[in-house]
Amino acid sequence: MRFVPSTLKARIAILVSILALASALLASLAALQPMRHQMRTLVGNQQVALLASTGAALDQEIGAKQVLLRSIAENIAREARTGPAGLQLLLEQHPILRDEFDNVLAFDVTGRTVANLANRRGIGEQVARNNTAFQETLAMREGAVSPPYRNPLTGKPAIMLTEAVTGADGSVALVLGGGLSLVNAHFMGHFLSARPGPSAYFYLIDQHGTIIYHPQSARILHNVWREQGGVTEVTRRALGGFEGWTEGVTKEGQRALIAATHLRRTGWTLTLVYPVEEAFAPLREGERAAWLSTAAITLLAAALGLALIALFLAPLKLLHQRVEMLVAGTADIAVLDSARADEIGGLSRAFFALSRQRQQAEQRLALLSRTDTLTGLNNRRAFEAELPAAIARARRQGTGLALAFLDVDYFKQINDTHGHAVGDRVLCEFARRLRVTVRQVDTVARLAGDEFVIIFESVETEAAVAPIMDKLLAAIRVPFDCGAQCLTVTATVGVACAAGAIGPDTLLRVADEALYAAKAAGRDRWTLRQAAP
Ligand SMILES: Nc1nc2c(ncn2[C@@H]2O[C@H](COP(=O)(O)OP(=O)(O)OP(=O)(O)O)[C@@H](O)[C@H]2O)c(=O)[nH]1
Repeated sequence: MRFVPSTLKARIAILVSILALASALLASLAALQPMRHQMRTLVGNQQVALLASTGAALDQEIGAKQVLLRSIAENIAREARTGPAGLQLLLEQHPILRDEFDNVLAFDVTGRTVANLANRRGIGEQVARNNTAFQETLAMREGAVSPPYRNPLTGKPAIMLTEAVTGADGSVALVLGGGLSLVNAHFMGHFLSARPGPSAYFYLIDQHGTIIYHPQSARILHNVWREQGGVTEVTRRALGGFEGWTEGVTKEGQRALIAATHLRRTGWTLTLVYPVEEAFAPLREGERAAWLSTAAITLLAAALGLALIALFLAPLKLLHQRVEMLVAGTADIAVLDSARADEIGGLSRAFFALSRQRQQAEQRLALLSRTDTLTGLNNRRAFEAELPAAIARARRQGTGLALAFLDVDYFKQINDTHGHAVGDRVLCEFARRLRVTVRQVDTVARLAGDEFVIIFESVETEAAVAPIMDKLLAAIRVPFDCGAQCLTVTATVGVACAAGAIGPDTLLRVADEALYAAKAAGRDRWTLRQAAP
C-alpha cells in the first residue's frame, strides 16, 4: 500500500526531511572520504617514523655493543693477555659486559673457548668453529655479527657479535664473542616498549629470512621462506628492499597496517605489524563522532525546517479558516483583503476579488428580483417586503401611514387601440410621473398590469392625503406623449389610512376597497378609507 500524506504540510515536511538527510549524508561522505585517506596516511607515516626510530635505536645498540667489545679486545691486545686465567679475570673485571651481553667469551683461532664470563666450566669447549661471525672475524680481522643460531650450550636462539684481538704481528690471536639471547628482554627491550598499541608487535628477520625476533618465540630461527604457508606478500616485498607502510594480511589472516625498515649496520629487516582494528581505532572514533554530530545537526536542521514550514504555512491555514467562516456566514469578505506581500497574501486577495464579484452579482440579482423590468419601479416582491417594514417603522415611531392603490383607467382600451408597445410607454411614463410627484421616501411599486401602489409613511389623515392625491391625479392628466400621438390618461386611486398597528394584508385590502369605491364613483378620482386592525 502506497503511503501518501494527506496534508501539504506533511508532504513538505517529509520532503524537507529526506532532502536534509540526503544532503547531510552526501556532504559527510564527501568530506569524510578525503579525510579518511589523509588520516590513514598520517597513521601509516607515524608508524614508519616510529619504526625508523626503533630501528635506529637497535642499530645504535648493536653498534655500542660492538664498540664495547672492540675496546675490550684492544685492552686485551694492549695488555697482551692471552692466557686463559688472565683473560677470564679481565672479562670478569668489566661488569658492563654482563649488562650488555648474556655472555662474553674468548676463542682461540681454532674456535676453542679460552675464557667464558658466564660459565668458567665451559672453558676448553670447541663451540665457535662453525660460527659464521667467528669465521668472518678470523678472515677479515674485524668485528662481525652472526646470523641467528641456536646456542649449543643453552639450546636457546642467539646471535653473536665478534671482535678480533690482534697480536703484536697483526694477526688474529683471539676472537672475542658477545652472545645475545634472542629471547632475552634486555636485547629486545626497545621493541616491547615502543609498541604503538597493545596488539601491535615488531619482528626482525635477517637478509635470508631467518626470524631473529618474533613475539611468538617458537618462530625464532625459522626461515620465513620455508615456514608453512610461505612468506607473506609484505615480508616478500620487505626482503626485496621495500621500506614504508602498507595495508596487508598477516600469516594469521589478520588485516594490519604493516611497516618495514632495514637496519643499516646488519641489513636486517625490522617490521611493525599493527592490526587495522587498533591502528585506525581513533580514525573510526573520529568518524563516529563526525556521523553523530552530522546526525544531530541534521535533526536540528530538520526540526528547524519543520518549525519554519509550520510558520510559513500558518497564514494558509488562517486563510482556510477565513474562507470557511465566509461559507458559514460568520465573517465578512473584508477578512480576505490581506495586506501580505507574499503568495498567500496574493491568493487571499484573489479570493477577496472573487468574493466581491460574487457579492456584487448577488446584489445585482437581488435588485433585479425586486425591480419591475418594464418601469424600473419596485415590483410586487419588493412591495410585499417593504410594506410590513414600513408598518413596523410607523409603529416604532408612533406615527401612521397611508397606502394608495392606483389603477390606470381603461388601460385595456389603450392597449387595444394603440397597441401593446404604446401601452408599455404609457405604463413607463405613468410610473415616472408617480416617482417624481411623490417624496423620495415614499415607496412606489407596480403590482401587476396597470396596478400601482404607493406607501406614504407618516401620512395618516385625509387632510394630509388629499393634496398629494390631487397633485398625483393632476400629474397623470397631463397628456402622454406617445410618439405619433398624445394620449390623455387618467387614473383612479383608493387610499387606506392607518393610525396605529395594522396588518399589511388588511391595509392592502382596504386600499383595494377604496379603489373599487372610487371606480364605482366614476374614475379619475381618489377615495380614502380608514383601515382598522
Ligand atoms: N401594454 C401592456 N399591457 C399590459 C401589461 N400588463 C397588463 N396589461 C394589460 O392591461 C390591461 C388591464 O385591463 P383591465 O384590468 O381590464 O383594466 P382596465 O382596462 O384599465 O379597466 P379598468 O381598470 O376597469 O379601468 C389588460 O388588457 C392587460 O392585458 C403590460 O405590461 N403592458
